[in-house]
Amino acid sequence: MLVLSSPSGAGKTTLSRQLLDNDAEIQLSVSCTTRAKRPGEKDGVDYRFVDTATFRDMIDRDEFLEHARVFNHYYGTPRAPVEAALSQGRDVLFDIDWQGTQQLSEKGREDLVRVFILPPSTRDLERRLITRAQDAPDIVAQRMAKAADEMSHWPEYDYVIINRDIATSLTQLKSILTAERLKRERQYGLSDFVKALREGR
Ligand SMILES: Nc1nc2c(ncn2[C@@H]2O[C@H](COP(=O)(O)OP(=O)(O)O)[C@@H](O)[C@H]2O)c(=O)[nH]1
Ligand SMILES: Nc1ncnc2c1ncn2[C@@H]1O[C@H](COP(=O)(O)OP(=O)(O)O)[C@@H](O)[C@H]1O
Repeated sequence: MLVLSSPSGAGKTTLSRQLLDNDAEIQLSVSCTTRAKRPGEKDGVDYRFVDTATFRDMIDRDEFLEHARVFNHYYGTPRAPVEAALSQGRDVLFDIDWQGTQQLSEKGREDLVRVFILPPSTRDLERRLITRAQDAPDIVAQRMAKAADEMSHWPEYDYVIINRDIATSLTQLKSILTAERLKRERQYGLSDFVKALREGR
């Protein structure tokens, strides 16, 4: 379970998309949200866009692995697709905020790897939110106002990437994933493999 969090506009959606294009072993956990769809976003691909009543029903039916209120909207990770992917041995990428990350951490999943993305500067963050050109000025201002709060959560993460250049950040993210996959405890069947080697097979 690879978690990416950042203040809005630091680049986690861009990085997620590039990682998913580059790595066939990892799939995105598509969140549900009550926020409005942005131009270019596709229902079921970027998010599942649902109304508040539907979201509340899903909470009542315990259909979320975690959920939180962010920028006055609900966001949540549907449980079933994540459990299905993990049981097939696939990796899952989560683009969720610090509240969701804390909820996953509290569940004590030892296969959780948390990465925090920082912008190079506050000016860059604002410029990125403006040039993304998908949010009205008041929404950009609201996201900038929350950025300092969001960024205070960096010590709760295992890795931090300062997203200056997107290609460098992608290389760094891929390196994290590669190193985590090579951890002894994540390499299933290693004892049998070494046993066979020691027996000269
Ligand atoms: N806890 C939680 N946070 C989510 C989920 N999906 C998205 N988020 C977070 O909600 C925040 C707002 O996301 P979004 O509206 O797409 O705006 P953006 O970050 O500016 O692209 C971001 O911090 C996301 O990481 C989720 O399922 N659970
Ligand atoms: N390293 C970078 N350098 C310059 N612009 C970037 C970089 N990373 C992302 N961006 C741009 O910044 C904007 C916000 O990125 P996005 O991935 O939507 O952020 P987030 O998902 O964290 O809100 C987008 O227009 C994206 O193309």
